[in-house]
Amino acid sequence: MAGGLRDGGLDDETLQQLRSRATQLLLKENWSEYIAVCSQIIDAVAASDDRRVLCSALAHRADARARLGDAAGALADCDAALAADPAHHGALLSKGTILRGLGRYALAADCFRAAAGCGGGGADGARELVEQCRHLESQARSGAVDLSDWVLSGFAGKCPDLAEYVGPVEVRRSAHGGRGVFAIKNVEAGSTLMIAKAVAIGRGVLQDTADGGEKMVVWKDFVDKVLDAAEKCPRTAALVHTLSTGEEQQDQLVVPEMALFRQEAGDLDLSDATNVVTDKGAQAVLDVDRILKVLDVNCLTEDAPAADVLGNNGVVNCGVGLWILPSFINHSCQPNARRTHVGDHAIVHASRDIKAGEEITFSYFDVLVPVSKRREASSAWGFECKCDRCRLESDDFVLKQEILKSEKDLVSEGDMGALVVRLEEKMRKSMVKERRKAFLRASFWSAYSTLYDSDKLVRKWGRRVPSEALVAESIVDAVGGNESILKAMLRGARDANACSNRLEVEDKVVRIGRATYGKVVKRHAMRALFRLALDDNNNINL
Ligand SMILES: C[S@@+](CC[C@H](N)C(=O)[O-])C[C@H]1O[C@@H](n2cnc3c(N)ncnc32)[C@H](O)[C@@H]1O
Repeated sequence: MAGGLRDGGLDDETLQQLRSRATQLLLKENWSEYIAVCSQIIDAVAASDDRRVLCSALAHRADARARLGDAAGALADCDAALAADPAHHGALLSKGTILRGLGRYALAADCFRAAAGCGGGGADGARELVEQCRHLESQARSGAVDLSDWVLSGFAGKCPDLAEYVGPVEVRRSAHGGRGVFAIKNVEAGSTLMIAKAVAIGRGVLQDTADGGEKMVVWKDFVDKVLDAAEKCPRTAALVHTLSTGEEQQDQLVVPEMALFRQEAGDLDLSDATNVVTDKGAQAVLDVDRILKVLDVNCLTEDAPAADVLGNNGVVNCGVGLWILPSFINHSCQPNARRTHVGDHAIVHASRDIKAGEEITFSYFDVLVPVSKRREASSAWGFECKCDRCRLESDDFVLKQEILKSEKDLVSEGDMGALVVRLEEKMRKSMVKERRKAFLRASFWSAYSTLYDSDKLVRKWGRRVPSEALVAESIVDAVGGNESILKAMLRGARDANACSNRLEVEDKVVRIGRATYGKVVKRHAMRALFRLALDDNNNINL
């Protein structure tokens, strides 16, 4: 390079200036400017034979593009760097990281293995990354997640990295409306059905007094992130495209292939999916209006009745997100699934035993309330719930008068013990079967829990009311596990401990714990979750 001038026309001094500028932008995390400076370096040295500078600029631009969600552009940069130097350590690490983020664990492990093979200081780190990929790959196949250590550490540090998983489920046409998710084999309560990573999440710390304006800020941030993700990633755009806008005829909604939700190794052909955004027809459909409608129908909140958040330590109290496969799950007032949110992942598990062929359902709203309240809630969602429980409770000629009277008594807030005793006696005299009994107990759960909360009322009504543990168990069998019932079971079990078989009681509590949180923690860690659930005063939100 005569006189410091490189073949591509960039002299050493200019290159040095561009590098300093890039470092400043990197420190400021100004990724778009950083990409522009990397591009200047790449363009300038592309014509020269300075492979070293070219490859590191490509690898750096790949990292920045990946940070902005442009996985396709980032991978193209890595491939260009590796074409020039197949053993480029930085490009191998970048490519591995991007592939890991896309759920291509085996391919990512290959990159990290090659990076470890390059020797040098980072070999141990690269080998550790290979191990992480192996672990994630096996989790993506089995769905087996163990969060026990993290729970026992008090959720210290970053939340565990999880892989997406599609369990024994399939999207089919549903009697509830449009498409729904169905079990394709028998599933035990607590078993994981799917693990989905959010397309985007909007989160905010809102005071109880927060007005609509603050919530709008969180919502807007969320919408922007979804639009950005759909724009950057063709696969995401294609997946969002499968979701309902709420305006289609239910029978015209297309049932998507399950393969769409799986990120199998080896099928990384982004050009296929790119057609979704480059094809003019599809791009016109995937416009902002459409995405807003899709979000209205499909987004989920982390503080929903069907959800628990692990590890937020009460700090974030408003989280709204889009998780694609869970969006196909319909509502039922006798739901059989719940979700546990861990970072950006939603782990959906069976909240009671599910038979092969049964539809998987969440509760979209509180279902521990009488049928009239549930009707109001479902009509606010824009549908009429026709689940078995709603049908049985609305059409129950024998108990109709009793249900109406009990609903009035709930509102008047009289003696809840009297309500419970009357309802139980009526059910006993009418020889109501266990399942229907459990439905009604669930509908009037607020009366039962007010009664059990009051020592005075429990003493007053004594043996005329069933035990808290017995009622909790019957409700869980009918409408699945949830925190409110779990807390009752824990309290009931504590009272029952003195006179019952301790192990039997603990087994029942753990069973309800699994129905509530899933089998994501071992027994000893489950106890830590129980302590948090019971600790009403320390404000820790599970
Ligand atoms: C998140 S989507 C669920 C998937 C949707 N069925 C589909 O085909 O895309 C929510 C929408 O599904 C329909 N839905 C969910 N649960 C329902 C139920 N129990 N009865 C009738 N419609 C229901 C409603 O139209 C609701 O707005």
